[in-house]
Amino acid sequence: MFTDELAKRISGRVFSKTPVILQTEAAECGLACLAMVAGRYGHEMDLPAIRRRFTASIKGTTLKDLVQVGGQLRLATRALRLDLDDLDKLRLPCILHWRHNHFVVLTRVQKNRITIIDPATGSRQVARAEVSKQFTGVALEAWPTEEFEEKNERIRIRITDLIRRTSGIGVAALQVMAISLLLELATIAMPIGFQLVLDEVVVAADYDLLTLIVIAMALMLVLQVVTAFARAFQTMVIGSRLILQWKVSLFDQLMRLPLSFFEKRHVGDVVSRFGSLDTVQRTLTTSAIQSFLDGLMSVFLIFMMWLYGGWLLIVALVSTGFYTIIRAAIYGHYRSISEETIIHTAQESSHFMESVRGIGSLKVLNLESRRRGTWINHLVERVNAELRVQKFDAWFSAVGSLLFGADRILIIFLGVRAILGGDISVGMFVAFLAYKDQFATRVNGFVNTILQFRMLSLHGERVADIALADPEETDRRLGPAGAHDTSDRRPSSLEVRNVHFRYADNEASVLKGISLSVSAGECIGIAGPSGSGKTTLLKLLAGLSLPTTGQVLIDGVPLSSLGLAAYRDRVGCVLQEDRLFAGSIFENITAFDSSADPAWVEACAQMAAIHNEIVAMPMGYETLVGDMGSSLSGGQKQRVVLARAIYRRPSLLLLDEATSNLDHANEQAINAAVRCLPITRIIIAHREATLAMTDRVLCFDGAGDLIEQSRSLTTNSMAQSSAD
Ligand SMILES: Nc1ncnc2c1ncn2[C@@H]1O[C@H](COP(=O)(O)OP(=O)(O)OP(=O)(O)O)[C@@H](O)[C@H]1O
Repeated sequence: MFTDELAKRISGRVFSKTPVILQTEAAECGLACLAMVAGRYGHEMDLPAIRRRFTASIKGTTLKDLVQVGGQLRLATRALRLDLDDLDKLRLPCILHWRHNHFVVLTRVQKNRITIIDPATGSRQVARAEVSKQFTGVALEAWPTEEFEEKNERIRIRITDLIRRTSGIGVAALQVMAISLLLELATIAMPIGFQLVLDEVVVAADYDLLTLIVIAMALMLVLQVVTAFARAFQTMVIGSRLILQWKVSLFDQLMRLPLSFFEKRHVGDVVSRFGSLDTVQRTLTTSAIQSFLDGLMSVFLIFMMWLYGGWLLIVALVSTGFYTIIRAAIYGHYRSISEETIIHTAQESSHFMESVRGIGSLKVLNLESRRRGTWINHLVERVNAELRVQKFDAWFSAVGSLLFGADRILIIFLGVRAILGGDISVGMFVAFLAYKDQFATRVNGFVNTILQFRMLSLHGERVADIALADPEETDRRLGPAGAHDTSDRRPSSLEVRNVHFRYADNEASVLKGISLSVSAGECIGIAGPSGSGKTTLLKLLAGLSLPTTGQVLIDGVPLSSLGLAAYRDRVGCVLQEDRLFAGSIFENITAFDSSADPAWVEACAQMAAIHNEIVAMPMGYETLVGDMGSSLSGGQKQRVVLARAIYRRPSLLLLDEATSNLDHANEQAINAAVRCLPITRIIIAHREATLAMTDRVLCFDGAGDLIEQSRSLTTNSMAQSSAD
């Protein structure tokens, strides 16, 4: 019974293809492979859909995780170790472990080669010799269980929704439509002029009629030029309106996404997804209205062709119909090669950006040529992918020219015979040819735009990765009156209640039931071995990550009810790898506040022990700092970042190794200043001198637990370190 059911399902979809799903996040090749296998059996999903069910770790997915996710997708799985020669015995499609750090889907095994879908690059054939180098010998078969459901869970953003949400677009589109109709009128009238000249003027040698027709044609020409200009102008206006509104709202959404979204993605990919909006806008503004008119005009042109050429119309209709069918048949392939182009472009630009950002490390390690090699590989893949699309276009245009050229010759042959037979006049035939050419161009344009529109769904899916990702809960949901007035700068108390945290479903917990209570105005230190979870705890305290279970409370109010935006207004934070932004030191300390208070800026810089060094610089507080070409030393940057945190007049200050780059004297100065701040402070530090100035020290024990360290221990180790 079970096998019957299974067999039915498999045989029912025997001609279906494994969909190509390309990975977005650096470490989600395993999930993409599973989504492809599930898609092959009829459970269509994309990465956002599978991500909703299962968050992959930034470090990647193991075979065990894939078995577990497969189970959730109602796929039965079998992991096995095998030799290269046994690949043809596998149940396809199946997942292969590749290069020890990657997964691919095996879709076909031939004598000397196999076909795989690599979620990083797309479908390709790999020669046996290459397979023996890349395949680790581990494979995962997956097939539907009885509970497996065929369904479509793809999450995409609809272009119509985007348009509907854009204000002022309807009227502008109507204007373009009206102008375009005028333009069409002029275009349609021209061939009638030619026909009249040939049939009436030439035959009857009527000079007056000739003048009249030429004047009418000149007027039509003026109308054509003026309307074409007005339309181009109006299209520009619509385009800029669309792109401005869409980009602003997508940027707003991007800024609302949690830190984990960015940690898991390559920067080039995020940039490329943003760029997809440009393509959507271009297609909509340049082609949408025109193609609508093309469709409309085609019907009218069929009528005109019938009027002037009679049955010659059939030839024109057959060739255009044939062209449309071929175009529609190859759409699927065209879409997938276009998608590969986008992904390769994103990978190439990610690698490029990373190389520029890490130029110092590259130089010092003498890695330029190795890095160059990898970048060239990415570039070649990108160029090849673009070439594939261009070749396809070239082939298609050649087929189109052949088809329409052949039908023209046939029409001339049949048309001239019809003239000689006295069925139609020369003028009518010339007009017919003009309308037929217009018809071919219109239908071509219409079909192209329909395809471009369908391709928009590809860009819609890419934008959806940002637009439909779950944003942070930042709204201010104020609790009991007065409890969290954001202008209230009194020190806050903080409580962490039985917090567990893990970075992904398939990872072990980093924090295991941490509880911690910090009274208002207290200064506590957090210590522990590297990788024990100090930064992770600080991210939870700063609201950058949310606990898997448990609660963080500020002044007795859970962070979830206070809202992250209101909470962050009260927190000053120095992250381990905090950044300055392009601008002056003054602007960086004030975080680009336009109504900054210079005296308070100076006071903060003094507390952060950086004031004297700033005023000694030729441009003082106006000295420019930047992300790449920063003019500040590591320790100076750290102190400017600290001044920026204090400038906010926080009621809670969180410091993650904020003095790690400093010399003893500066560290002492900052410690003394921080010690005197009348606010609650939580300081992560390795150095004993910093820990010694806190009221108490909590230490991670390496097993995810936080234990209070006795003062004597700290002082002893301090004494020890001074003795050293
Ligand atoms: N974004 C992340 N995704 C997955 N795992 C992470 C992430 N960030 C940190 N980890 C892991 O969480 C654990 C704790 O890291 P954390 O940065 O909190 O340690 P730490 O105590 O601050 O170390 P250090 O003193 O070296 O800064 C480590 O095992 C680390 O590999």
